[in-house]
Amino acid sequence: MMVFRGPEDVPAGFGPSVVAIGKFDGVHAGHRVVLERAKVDAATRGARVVAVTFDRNPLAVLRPERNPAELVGVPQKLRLLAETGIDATMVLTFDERLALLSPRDFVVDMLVEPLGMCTILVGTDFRFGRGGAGNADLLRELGEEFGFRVDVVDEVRAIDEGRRVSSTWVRELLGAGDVETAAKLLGRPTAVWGEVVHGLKRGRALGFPTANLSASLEGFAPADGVYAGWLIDEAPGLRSGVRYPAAISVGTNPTFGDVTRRQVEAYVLDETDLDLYGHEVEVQFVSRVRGMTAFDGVESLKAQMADDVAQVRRALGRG
Ligand SMILES: Cc1cc2nc3c(=O)[nH]c(=O)nc-3n(C[C@H](O)[C@H](O)[C@H](O)COP(=O)(O)O)c2cc1C
Ligand SMILES: Nc1ncnc2c1ncn2[C@@H]1O[C@H](COP(=O)(O)OP(=O)(O)O)[C@@H](O)[C@H]1O
Repeated sequence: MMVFRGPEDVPAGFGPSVVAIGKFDGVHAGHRVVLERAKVDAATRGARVVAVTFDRNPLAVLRPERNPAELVGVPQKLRLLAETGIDATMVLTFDERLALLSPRDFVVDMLVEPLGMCTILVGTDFRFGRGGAGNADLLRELGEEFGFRVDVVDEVRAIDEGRRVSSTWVRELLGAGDVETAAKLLGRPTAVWGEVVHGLKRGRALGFPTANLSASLEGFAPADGVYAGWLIDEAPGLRSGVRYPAAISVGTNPTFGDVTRRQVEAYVLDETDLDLYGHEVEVQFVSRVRGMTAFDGVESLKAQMADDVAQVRRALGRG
């Protein structure tokens, strides 16, 4: 997949292209439906499929106090978009200048001219241009003038749940520890990504060494607690990631009271001599085992961890 950091990166004569535009936070099932539809449209027109997105949530600039924590950062968003098989993504820098473009200038300067846009797909609630003045109706008017089609995609609802799939809903589920329903809405495993850093060197003594993810991890960690899942080692040089079954802890290690920030750490089952320090890893959450507890001593924590590991084995079908 090609990545453009702005319209100036797009090679001359790039179009025609079918454009899907939005925040794509999480690249969830709703986004995936839009991108699949773009692919079908592009195939019938001999066009390329381009996702147009932003380097941050526009709220970060417009109303920072209401800006939600993101489900994925730009690097994972690009990777997840690439996995859908689209041709290119343009990541626009959402700064004051972009926010002040009129809807017409935005469409012409960012989409029509660089990308040779022949179709644009948007959700029913899509707003663009200064003050959010642009909507689907205005896009249709501009479409007549500049010769592109506008395809407004209906709400994608989750089967059984009857609610529109959204990154807000995914955040709510993760906040409640429901990583299973979140994965259904995401159309992929719930995950965070980061580098393995040094912790307090206690894990090994407890009998459960854990790979601790750096505080600058990417993604949205679910509620504090213990989870069954996978650790995927993506160290450079490994052609594809190595996937290990893992018992995952999210929280501040309240038994010890010495960690103030929330930490994601993973114990790889049945391994004692891995060296993961400095590796980039993905931690996938499959199901929740229990909440985080402040134990009154190390022995009770160790006994509970042994029980957690047995439950994780069963949850991953390795019991
Ligand atoms: C399966 C599992 C369950 C855990 N449960 C708890 C818990 O209930 N309470 C707690 O304080 N810490 C819990 N932890 C975190 C441990 O306290 C932590 O891994 C240990 O202190 C090692 O820290 P270190 O990696 O910084 O050396 C758990 C860790 C794992 C892997
Ligand atoms: N089964 C395992 N699961 C996770 N990490 C392991 C495992 N075996 C060895 N390791 C390595 O040991 C380190 C964890 O040891 P630990 O005593 O918990 O130290 P730290 O406090 O630095 O995390 C991990 O970062 C990893 O490099």
